[in-house]
Amino acid sequence: MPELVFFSGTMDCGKSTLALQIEHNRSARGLAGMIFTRDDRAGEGKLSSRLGLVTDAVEVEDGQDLYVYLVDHLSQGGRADYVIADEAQFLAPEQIDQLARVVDDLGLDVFAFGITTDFRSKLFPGSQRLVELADRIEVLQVEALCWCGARATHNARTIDGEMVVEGAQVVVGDVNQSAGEVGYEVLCRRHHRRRMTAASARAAALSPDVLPVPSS
Ligand SMILES: Nc1ncnc2c1ncn2[C@@H]1O[C@H](COP(=O)(O)OP(=O)(O)O)[C@@H](O)[C@H]1O
Ligand SMILES: Cc1cn([C@H]2C[C@H](O)[C@@H](COP(=O)(O)O)O2)c(=O)[nH]c1=O
Repeated sequence: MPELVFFSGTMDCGKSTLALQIEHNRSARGLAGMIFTRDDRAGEGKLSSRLGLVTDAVEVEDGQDLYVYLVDHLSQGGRADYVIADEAQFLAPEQIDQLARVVDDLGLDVFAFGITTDFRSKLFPGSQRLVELADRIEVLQVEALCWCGARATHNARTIDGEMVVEGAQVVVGDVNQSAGEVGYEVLCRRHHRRRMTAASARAAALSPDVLPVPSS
C-alpha cells in the first residue's frame, strides 16, 4: 500500500540527508522520483544536505496544486514512481492534502521531511496537517543534541547566540551563523523553556555570580 510518511525531527538531524538517500536508492533501481522542496538554504530548486550532497528539485510556489502538477507531468509522458517533499513545514495545509491525494488516487508513496515546530515551539501549519494526515510519522534516529548533551527536541532562533522569541514564523537560515545574523540552535525542552543557548550558558558560567569565591 502506498503511504504518506512524515519524517520529522529538529533542524540539523539529517532529514535532507535521508531524503537524498531514499532518492539515491530508488533511482539506483531505475525508479523516477518527483522531488519537491521550498526555500532550501542552497537556493531555488535545490534539495541540499549539510553533508554536501545536493540534487535538483521542483521549487513549490504559493498556491501551486501539487496533485495537479503530478497529473500534468504524468499525462505529458513524464515518469514519477514516488514523491519526496523536503522542507515540508513550509508547504500550505492544502498542499499536504494534495500530497495525500497523490498517495490515495495516484498510488504513489510520498515521503515528506520537515521540522514540526518553529522557534516558539508552535506547529508549522504544513507540519500540523502532516501530523493529521500521515500514515506514518518517523522520528529520525540520529539525534541532534542540546549543548547540555540531552536529546535536542526544539529549535531556537538566535541573534548573536541569544535566543529570540519575536519575529516571523519563516526566516530561512542555518545553525552556526556568524555574528549579527539570524541563526538557529537546537535545544532540549528544558533549555528552550529557559531560553538558555550554548552562548548564554557559557556567559552565565563565567559571570562573577557563579565564579568560585577564593577562601581567604
Ligand atoms: N562534517 C560532518 N561529518 C559528519 N556528519 C556531519 C557533518 N556535518 C553534518 N553532519 C551530519 O549531517 C546532519 C545534518 O544533515 P541535514 O540532512 O543537513 O539535516 P536536516 O535536513 O535535518 O537539517 C548532522 O546532524 C550530522 O549528523
Ligand atoms: C525553527 C525555524 C526554522 N526555520 C527555517 C530555518 C531553515 O531554513 C529551515 C529548516 O531547515 P533544516 O533543513 O531542517 O535545517 O526552517 C524557520 O523558518 N522558522 C523557524 O521557526
